[in-house]
Amino acid sequence: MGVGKSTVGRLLAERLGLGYRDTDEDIVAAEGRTIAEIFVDEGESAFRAIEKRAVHTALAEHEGVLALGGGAILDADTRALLAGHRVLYLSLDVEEAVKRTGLNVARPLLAVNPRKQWRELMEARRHLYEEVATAVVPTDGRIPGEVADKALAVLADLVDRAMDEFIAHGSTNGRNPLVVGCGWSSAPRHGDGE
Ligand SMILES: Nc1ncnc2c1ncn2[C@@H]1O[C@H](COP(=O)(O)OP(=O)(O)OP(=O)(O)O)[C@@H](O)[C@H]1O
Ligand SMILES: O=C(O)C1=C[C@@H](O)[C@@H](O)[C@H](O)C1
Ligand SMILES: [Mg+2]
Repeated sequence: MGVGKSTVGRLLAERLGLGYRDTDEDIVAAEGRTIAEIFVDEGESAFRAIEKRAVHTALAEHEGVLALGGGAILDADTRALLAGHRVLYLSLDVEEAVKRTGLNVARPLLAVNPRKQWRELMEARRHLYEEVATAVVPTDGRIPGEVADKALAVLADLVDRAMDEFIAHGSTNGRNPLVVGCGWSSAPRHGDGE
């Protein structure tokens, strides 16, 4: 949470010439209320149900870069869906995360004791982020433009490796190595390219 998914996702989409979409923004637009209001009105589990629908819709509809909410990966069905996409995990150290998010009331899970909350959330979630990640991009000490540069390099490397695999084995395990629309969610869906 607060690692820069939305900030870097937008930059990355610009640099790739792709569309950008953000599931938190989709939720706010569809619900007509802020995420903090949804948490206060209905609680976290209701928010997670809304978020799950928003993420599944965006994954089905969107072809560019998709920024997810920080807790979207808590849902097992969502994690399974992400397996068909190129997913970048933007990592961050707790001290810098707290500086970035501060006491921002827009993030209800960090409203009280943000340092402790952020650390506990990360400890509980890190294995899930790692499970869905195609690659990790560390963001500590990098300004957003540098994170986007690093993400582009990581994506180029993924495409190179897929090409090598294709040349060596005539197969890329169902992924098309020439699709450049890489990002949080833009890999070809299962069945594409057939
Ligand atoms: N690399 C960076 N260096 C410094 N500040 C950053 C960096 N990336 C993002 N920020 C700042 O940190 C804050 C959080 O960024 P952002 O909203 O993009 O995070 P997020 O991962 O989308 O958060 P959430 O999980 O709540 O959606 C913003 O104020 C943003 O300007
Ligand atoms: O990490 C989280 O659980 C969250 C992150 C944000 O993107 C929002 O989806 C919401 O504040 C919850
Ligand atoms: Mg965001």
